[in-house]
Amino acid sequence: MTTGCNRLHLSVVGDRVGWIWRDNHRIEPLASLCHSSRYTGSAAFTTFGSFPPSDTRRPSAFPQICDSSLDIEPLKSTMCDPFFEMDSESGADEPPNKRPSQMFFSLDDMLTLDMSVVADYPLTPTTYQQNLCLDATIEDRATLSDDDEEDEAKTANICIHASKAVTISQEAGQRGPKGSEELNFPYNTRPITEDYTVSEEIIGVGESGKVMACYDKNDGTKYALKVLRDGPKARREVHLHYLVCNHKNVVSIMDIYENTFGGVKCLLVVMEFAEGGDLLGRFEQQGSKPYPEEKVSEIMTEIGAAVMYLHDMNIAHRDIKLENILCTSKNDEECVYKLGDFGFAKRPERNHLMESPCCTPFYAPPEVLSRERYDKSCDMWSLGVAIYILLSGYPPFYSYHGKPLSPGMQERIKSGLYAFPNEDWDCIKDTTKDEIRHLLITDPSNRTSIYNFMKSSFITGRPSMCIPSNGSDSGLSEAESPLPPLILDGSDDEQPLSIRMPVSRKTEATMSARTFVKPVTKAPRLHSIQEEVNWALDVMRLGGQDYTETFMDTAGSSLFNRRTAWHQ
Ligand SMILES: Nc1ncnc2c1ncn2[C@@H]1O[C@H](COP(=O)(O)OP(=O)(O)OP(=O)(O)O)[C@@H](O)[C@H]1O
Repeated sequence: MTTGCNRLHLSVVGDRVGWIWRDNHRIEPLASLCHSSRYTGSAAFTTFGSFPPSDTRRPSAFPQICDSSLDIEPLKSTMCDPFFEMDSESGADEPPNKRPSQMFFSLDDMLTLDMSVVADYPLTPTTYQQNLCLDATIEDRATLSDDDEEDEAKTANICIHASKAVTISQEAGQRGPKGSEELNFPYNTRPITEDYTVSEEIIGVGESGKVMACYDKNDGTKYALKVLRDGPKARREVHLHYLVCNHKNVVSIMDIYENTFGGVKCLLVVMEFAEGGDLLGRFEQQGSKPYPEEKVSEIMTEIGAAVMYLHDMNIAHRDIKLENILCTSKNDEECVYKLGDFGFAKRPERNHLMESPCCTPFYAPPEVLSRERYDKSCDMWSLGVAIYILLSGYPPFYSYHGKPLSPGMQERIKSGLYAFPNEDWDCIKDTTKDEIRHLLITDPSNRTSIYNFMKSSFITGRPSMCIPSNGSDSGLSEAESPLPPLILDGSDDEQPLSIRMPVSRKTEATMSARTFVKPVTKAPRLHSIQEEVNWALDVMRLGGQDYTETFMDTAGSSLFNRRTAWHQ
């Protein structure tokens, strides 16, 4: 069934060789494997093609269209290169069973895969996902003593993924627009309505429009549909999302379409539908009451895994916030948390820092506000803010007047001035607060990395739940609970204090929070020429419905009231 692979190159997107998934789902760079001589074993390369849901030939699983094995013992450090070339003259019937012939650095190149290996496969997919996956069972010889030799070798499964950035559309020859050769992903050019019924149901609202429900015409499965006006920014979003969407904590992309409505070219991204909605919605639904540490730790273990995957691929998400964490189920037990919305994601060139302002103000790190150049560590700051919010119900930095971003708030962010007020934080473990402190370090070079974060006790130690002590005996030092200094640095914050809790949809909707750091131009109205998606597109791009402003203070939040009283 297998066709021999003549040449396979396994490479990475970014500056790592690949990603090793162990059974505990931690990811380690391949370099660790390479430098270790403990591992021996065999591996099988498989290449995959993706079948759009509408493809009637779609098998239940990805076809294995190329299979060959190799010894990987011992992978010497000299081989620890982002490219992993293997010559395998023969197919599965006669596995090459030899070491990779060579590995070499070529950071700028992308995965090269001789597509002839799939040409004869009977179920050749019409849209290649072109991921390359190395599945291997590794024997850990180092753990075996002489006496143990008879014992079964300890094994670990690894899977190294690499993505090939190519555009192969179902209609052959479709390419991205000029100048965007790098921003590639497979897409269909036939009307989406051939495969999906686009519904009027609005799943969510974001800066770039509305996310609608759509249904697979074959089996009725519900998906989320995001429509983007085609352009370099949209292509970058889809490209980067596509590169990482196979991770279990990243929202999956099912299909991508390039359709034109009324002369406006759009990218339509069909994503898995996260039934539980976004985390902010869930958090607000239960009154923005703080989550137990244990639960926050669980959520962050999953989202941290996604961020580590991204950072391993040298991709910064740059917009981590509760709204962009999606929940696959309404049931906490079954829920998987997934990172979505790659609208601000960026893959900086190696050793280059990013400059463009991004992020949502509450989550924006000092270096972004200062318009300094920054790197992936901006995601760590945002994770710190998200953890703080989930544990307390309010953000560490906010304008005292309910503005999305005030001079005072900006100053507090830049100086890293925030507090862990006793009344809300007395039952939170010191180690958890320490982890937040490590994430909210103003100097990005000193801020904790995703790798250290994933090793922290907050993630590995599963902090236990504790019973609030009514604030009378906080057990915290004075330094733990100061009022945040009020920096009266502008008319904005010189007014008498009255807080509006900013963790509200209001910021996303009418206050256009992002405009303070990133001016947003609304896309002009799109006119669909297809009846079925006409209404959907209308409301999607322009906001066909008014928002209801929800202020925390008018919502009768007890937390808000406590915080207001505390400040006053
Ligand atoms: N796959 C999905 N399943 C369920 N809900 C989703 C899905 N994708 C998005 N949503 C909902 O739609 C909202 C907006 O989606 P998304 O963040 O992708 O749009 P956006 O316009 O880029 O938003 P932002 O304002 O954050 O830039 C999300 O906050 C979420 O509530």
